[in-house]
Amino acid sequence: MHTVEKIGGTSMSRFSELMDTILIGERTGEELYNRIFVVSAYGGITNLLLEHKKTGEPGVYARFANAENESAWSEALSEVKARMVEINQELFGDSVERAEADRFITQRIGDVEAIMSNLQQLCSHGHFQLDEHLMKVREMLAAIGEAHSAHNSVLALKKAGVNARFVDLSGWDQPKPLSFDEMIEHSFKDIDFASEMPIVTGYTHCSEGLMRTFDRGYSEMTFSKIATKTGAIEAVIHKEFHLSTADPGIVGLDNVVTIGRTNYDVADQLSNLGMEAIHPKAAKGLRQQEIELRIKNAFEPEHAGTVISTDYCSAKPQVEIIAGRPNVFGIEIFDQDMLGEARYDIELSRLLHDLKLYVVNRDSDANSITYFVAGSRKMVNRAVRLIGEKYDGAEVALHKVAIVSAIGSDLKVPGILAKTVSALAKAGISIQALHQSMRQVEMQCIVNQDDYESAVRALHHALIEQEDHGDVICAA
Ligand SMILES: Nc1ncnc2c1ncn2[C@@H]1O[C@H](COP(=O)(O)OP(=O)(O)O)[C@@H](O)[C@H]1O
Ligand SMILES: N[C@@H](CC(=O)OP(=O)(O)O)C(=O)O
Repeated sequence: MHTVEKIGGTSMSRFSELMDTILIGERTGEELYNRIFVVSAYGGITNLLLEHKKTGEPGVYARFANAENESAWSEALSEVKARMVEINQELFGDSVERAEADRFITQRIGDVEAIMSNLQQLCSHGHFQLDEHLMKVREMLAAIGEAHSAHNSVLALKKAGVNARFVDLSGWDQPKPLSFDEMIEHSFKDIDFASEMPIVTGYTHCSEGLMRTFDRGYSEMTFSKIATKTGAIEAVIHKEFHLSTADPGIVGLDNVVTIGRTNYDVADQLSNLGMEAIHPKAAKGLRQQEIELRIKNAFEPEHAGTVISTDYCSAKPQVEIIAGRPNVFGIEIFDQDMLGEARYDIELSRLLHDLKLYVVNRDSDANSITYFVAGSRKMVNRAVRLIGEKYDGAEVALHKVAIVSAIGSDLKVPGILAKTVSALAKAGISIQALHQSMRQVEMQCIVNQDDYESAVRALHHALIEQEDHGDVICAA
């Protein structure tokens, strides 16, 4: 009878507080056990190792993949190492644990650096193509982030007298990859959950390639697989805040309300906007095995948090969350030859996909299509250039926008559109585009990037604060 619990990167960055809340707190003896913890890299580390998740700013991987000179990526790797060593210092000061933490990470980074350098040299010969190996490099780099945080956590827990065990799923010294299922079975078969506390890396090395299949947010895949494979009684995700009616960082902690219950459909909408309540693919396994999923505030362990289930629907139509995504690019393509030609959409979608740009939404009229995409500025510029080259008569315009979205399991609130528009107008915000689908789970407003935060505040005020929900919408 055990639980599987994931700790997100933002929370991991406040590790010493986690020791007093979810990791140890008031627990003694056997109360400490029967809990498996899956940890993410400390906040911002994976962004430095790969690329920034939201802005696309290049990290070590992106610099390596873009075949810039060697110094560009190795300098970036040294910066990550410096940041990791700094974290070790903050956690352990000048202790034995600190020396062990530094030794561990120095070795991992040194190994990866040597491999990347050799690979770069090898691929300077025409017989070897860098492209064919990039995914492996991406995986190796990502895995360092979770190995660092998991290893450190074990050091800190052992020091505090907990029988913690480092479960390294990153496959570091493994001769041959196993499948995802086998890797989890193999790694957990000898662990006694009743007397050991497994601290598991959020990255799993496996023959399917976790990064290839799921990319960022992969630690939730590891988490969900462990929960299903080990037959957990509950799966818990610990975050920095309660899942709230809006980002407390924007609207203010005093103004938001905790969401007590919601469904996987709402979670998918959040994830599309980049606020991963739970990775949609991770949710699937939990849903199928009917393992209850709970999202909790890592720093308020007594609070029941949010329960996500398949069948929940709010008792009356209401807006549950104002979410959004800043730093979106609107790529608008106007071409009179487009009229009645479906191939444009297919070709353009493929082009954006090939450039690894994520299409958050799109809209069209008779002779234009606009794609709202997230990704790096460089790739967006490339997309604009390629589209201009491909379609002679097309005019391509680029807009820097943000998406602000009202979401609810039943959004059929009378007059919601009018309320939304007037709230934004009252705040002096001009709406660039508006989307609402027939299914009525989400309504999206496209606004200028500079208006993002004020639009979130205005909509939260008009659609949620006025409703007087108290502390929690539908207690779990
Ligand atoms: N509706 C919301 N409820 C709670 N937090 C939110 C919400 N929207 C945005 N956030 C922000 O999400 C951040 C946590 O991001 P996330 O990527 O989920 O973290 P983690 O690294 O812990 O997985 C918080 O710092 C908070 O500001
Ligand atoms: N650290 C990884 C994996 C992850 O899932 O992170 P988080 O749990 O902080 O979203 C990433 O940024 O993609």
